[in-house]
Amino acid sequence: MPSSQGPADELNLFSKKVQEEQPEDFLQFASNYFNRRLEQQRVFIRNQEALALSKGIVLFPHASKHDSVTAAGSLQGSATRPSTADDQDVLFKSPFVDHDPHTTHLVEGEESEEGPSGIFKNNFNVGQAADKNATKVVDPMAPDQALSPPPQSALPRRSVVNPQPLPMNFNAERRTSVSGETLKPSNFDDWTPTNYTEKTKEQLNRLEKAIGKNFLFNKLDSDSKKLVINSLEEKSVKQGGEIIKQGDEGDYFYIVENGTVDFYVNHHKVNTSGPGSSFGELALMYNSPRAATVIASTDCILWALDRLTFRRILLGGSFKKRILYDDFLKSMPVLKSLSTYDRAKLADALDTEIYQPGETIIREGDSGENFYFIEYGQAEVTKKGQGVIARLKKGDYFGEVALLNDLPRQATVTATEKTKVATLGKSGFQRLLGPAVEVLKLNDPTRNVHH
Ligand SMILES: Nc1ncnc2c1ncn2[C@@H]1O[C@@H]2COP(=O)(O)O[C@H]2[C@H]1O
Repeated sequence: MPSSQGPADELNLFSKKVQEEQPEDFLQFASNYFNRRLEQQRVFIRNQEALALSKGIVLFPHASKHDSVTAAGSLQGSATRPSTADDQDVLFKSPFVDHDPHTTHLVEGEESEEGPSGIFKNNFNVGQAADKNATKVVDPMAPDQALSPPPQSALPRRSVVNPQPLPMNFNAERRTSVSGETLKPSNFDDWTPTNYTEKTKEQLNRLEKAIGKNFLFNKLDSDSKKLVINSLEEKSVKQGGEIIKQGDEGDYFYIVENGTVDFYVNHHKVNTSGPGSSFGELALMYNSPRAATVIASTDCILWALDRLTFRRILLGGSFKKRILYDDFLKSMPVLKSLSTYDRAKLADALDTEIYQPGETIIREGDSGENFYFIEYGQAEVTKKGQGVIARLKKGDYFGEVALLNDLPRQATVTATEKTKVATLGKSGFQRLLGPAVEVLKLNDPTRNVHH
């Protein structure tokens, strides 16, 4: 079906659908139907834009890659709430994007490829999804699919803040969702698992052995765990087989049950990993090209998880810290030299601590165990006999001197207001900061004293 037709064609199609479906709740049905059509049309336009861009044609020359805007929700998503730092996706600004920072960020960009947002899909919650009967795949983008309204109980609970009738041209000229580099997982409410197949007992046993203790699964509740496990697809790869090619688009996330894989960045081997490890998450998280080529260095048995299930479940669960810390780490000058991969690994290793005003975070003379980034708040650095020697604020770091030089703490750091810090343990500091350590060394305020 073409993405957009004249009003008469649209109405004809709609009448046909109404006759076929005989909906009980006509208005809900109509609302769902036209929102779906709208979504299809916007996706079509977006794809045209992408196609044009891939051919070097800029359809919207005024657009700027660096504009930070909030993705628009669909009609139902227009309830207002204040925008938060989390809303600040960097998006390619186009005339189809709503630039109102107060518009609810209902969905992330990828959904326009996979299906429309909000209430217009059949809604499965995790428990339902685990039920075989609930796994019928409904492609909400296909207008030929049954368009029955979701049960009331399945509707997302959104409060109506604007009871005024909406103008007929509300939302005109804007997409219902937009594409962007985003780390936000979406609501469970508007998602249907696509690759769900109950695993056999034998497969479950193997999976339990191979990945049961993997960090990916430790953080999931039992419903999500079940959903992920039953969405995994088993893949055998022969030694030498290419599993991922650097630069390709991301489709699957992989877990290694058996065998080892090698990672190559620009043809240089950078890593090897074995049973229980996982890879292929970066492209799915950031909607970016594959960052490395992955080759089976022995025969391998892998489990592959599709992009959407990965995003909906693992991104918000197992990879939550990456989402939490991504913007923050990106904004830190001292970490500028880290790659996306390095930053992701660093985020995995961070923990959070909160200090009240007056509380000591580290004390002069103690042994140094952690390195700290200030997420918010303020602290002062004092040294015996010298008083306050520095004040620290959001984005600053401390605690590196002891770790760099293997010395006791050289000063005391005390929160002067409520302060949240991200902490990195000693081993993580040495292992994960990579090239940033050189910058830390150059910035070491006691450099001349020790060297
Ligand atoms: N040094 C590395 N740089 C980038 N990716 C790596 C590296 N080592 C392992 N990988 C993994 O290789 C994967 C290639 O696909 P992705 O970019 O989706 O995700 C990547 C990581 O999971």
